[in-house]
Amino acid sequence: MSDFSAVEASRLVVGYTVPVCPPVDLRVRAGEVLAVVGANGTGKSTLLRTVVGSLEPIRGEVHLLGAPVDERSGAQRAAVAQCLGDEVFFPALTAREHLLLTCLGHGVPDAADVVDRLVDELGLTARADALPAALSSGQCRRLLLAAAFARPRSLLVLDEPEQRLDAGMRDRLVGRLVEEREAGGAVLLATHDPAVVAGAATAVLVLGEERSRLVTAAEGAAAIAAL
Ligand SMILES: Nc1ncnc2c1ncn2[C@@H]1O[C@H](COP(=O)(O)OP(=O)(O)OP(=O)(O)O)[C@@H](O)[C@H]1O
Repeated sequence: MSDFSAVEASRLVVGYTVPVCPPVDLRVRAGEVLAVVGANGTGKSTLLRTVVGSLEPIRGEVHLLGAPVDERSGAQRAAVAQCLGDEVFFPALTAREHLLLTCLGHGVPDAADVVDRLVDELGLTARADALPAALSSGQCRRLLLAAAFARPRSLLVLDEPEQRLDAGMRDRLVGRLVEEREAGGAVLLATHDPAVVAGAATAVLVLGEERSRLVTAAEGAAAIAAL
């Protein structure tokens, strides 16, 4: 296991020229799932984008696995799997081909078997040979999650992974996140789903307009319900 936290930042200020939320302290270690919760517009997506290096912080610095964040770094791209909602598809590649491409890009052995298992687990078997334009929004979300799970990773960053998933698939997602942390993976996610928080989170960062606070999973689930 690495000596470094997967994610570390202190007094981090994020936003677009002006801050969108109060400064946050972040630490996610191997085996932990940190859920970020808060009302619409409190800055959850902005925070995640800053953590992975897509946005510059207004103040402070993010370290991923012991190194300053740099989305162009090969080491970071090898270690960080993300699903932030801004992904694009190749229009002429099927769902299965997207997953195979992901596996090949990350040197996954036995890619065809890995893809078969994920297609089955994510309930995509009947649509595995469909092009992206012929997938429903929930099936697209399943495909993006499958791509994140298809490749090796030390850190998984997910923005509202429950979006557009049906109840059964949300349950499976929670199970997957628990497996991830039990296997020593680190997860940082934003969510509006109390079941994701209660079922998978090891800690919760509640973003508010005045301050952010770190609470337990049970308190975080209750905080979502009270929004
Ligand atoms: N590209 C942008 N430029 C300027 N302001 C932005 C930009 N993107 C988002 N914002 C603003 O930043 C604030 C935080 O947005 P963000 O998307 O991070 O919130 P969120 O907590 O993820 O919201 P939600 O729960 O609705 O997904 C909002 O007021 C939003 O309008």
